[in-house]
Amino acid sequence: MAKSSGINPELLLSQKLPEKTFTYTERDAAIYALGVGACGRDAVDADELKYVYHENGQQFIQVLPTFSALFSFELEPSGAIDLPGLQHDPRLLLHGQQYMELYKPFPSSASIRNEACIAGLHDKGKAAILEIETKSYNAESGELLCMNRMTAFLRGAGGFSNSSQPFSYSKYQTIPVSVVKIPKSQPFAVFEDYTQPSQALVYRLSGDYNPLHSDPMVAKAAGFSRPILHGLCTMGFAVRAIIKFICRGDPNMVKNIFSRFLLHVYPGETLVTEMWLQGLRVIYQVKVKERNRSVLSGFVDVHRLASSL
Ligand SMILES: CCCCCCCCCCCCC/C=C/C(=O)SCCNC(=O)CCNC(=O)[C@H](O)C(C)(C)COP(=O)(O)OP(=O)(O)OC[C@H]1O[C@@H](n2cnc3c(N)ncnc32)[C@H](O)[C@@H]1OP(=O)(O)O
Repeated sequence: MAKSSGINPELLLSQKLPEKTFTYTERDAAIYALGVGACGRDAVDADELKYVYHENGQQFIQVLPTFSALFSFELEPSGAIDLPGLQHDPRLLLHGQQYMELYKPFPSSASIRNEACIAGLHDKGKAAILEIETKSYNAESGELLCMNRMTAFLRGAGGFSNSSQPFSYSKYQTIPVSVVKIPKSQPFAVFEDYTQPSQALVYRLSGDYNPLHSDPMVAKAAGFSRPILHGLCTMGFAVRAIIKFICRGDPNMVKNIFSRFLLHVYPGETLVTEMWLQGLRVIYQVKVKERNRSVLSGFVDVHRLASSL
């Protein structure tokens, strides 16, 4: 017998997500970089100033690879997921994981065409997990720039399976829903960085306007004492640290990124990113110093290792 949940898997999985074309400018790329803490400790840091300023003009600034995680939000800037067959309480929605493949460096400005689809749906009993995959093309050249797979963790929306076997659908098998094993050895590098109390208010200007990150009442209804930081903002801090320490400042060395959000972060907390090298894979973990808790773990695959490592 069907359990009492608002998810109708057949109806939901039959949905086609609309194609979307949009444009970003150098200003968007720079505001994003500031939102994930670039130059936050040192306004003239040579590794990071290039994301916000170039002496020959803004068209020469570089774009962080994590910028492209925002492309999916062009589908719905409120971060709400309103689809037939997906009845859930939007206040209980959390970002669970993000996986991205980067095929080309991003221009400082571009027109992007997004093709998105529902890539997964899983019944975890107390929660439902929905995966949305977005392929982003340069609208002018037609080149595929990147793929983003976003996992939404819908608390309270599980229990929709019809049989004793929990419902689990995955369109692609390339990345399982899993945690990364953190090595027991000393990390190769550790970087401590500070988020500002206003970090989420700045980050949201990049296009992720979910009020969970700005509205105290919405945050309370979701079970938090105050607005929390966007998971993608924490991820941006972590990958920025990896680019600095492992890629020696070259953002184009990043190939794939996987992040699993383990616990919420409050703006103003200190993020400690630990990095381990395993061949061309960097395993990483982010801890909040004040609470000594792991909030994020994952990996970053790089194209090659910097010769100075
Ligand atoms: C029309 C299309 C629109 C598209 C629009 C795109 C917009 C995209 C919106 C998505 C963003 C939503 C808005 C929110 C944004 C945020 O940034 S929220 C902040 C960042 N996220 C967090 O802070 C979450 C931190 N994590 C946690 O709090 C916890 O890990 C959890 C998610 C609440 C889970 O904890 P818990 O309930 O204790 O789970 P478990 O009992 O450990 O596990 C149960 C099963 O679920 C699997 N699982 C656990 N955690 C995750 C995870 N993070 N991601 C994916 N799956 C997870 C776990 O493996 C268990 O499964 P089984 O092993 O099979 O039992």
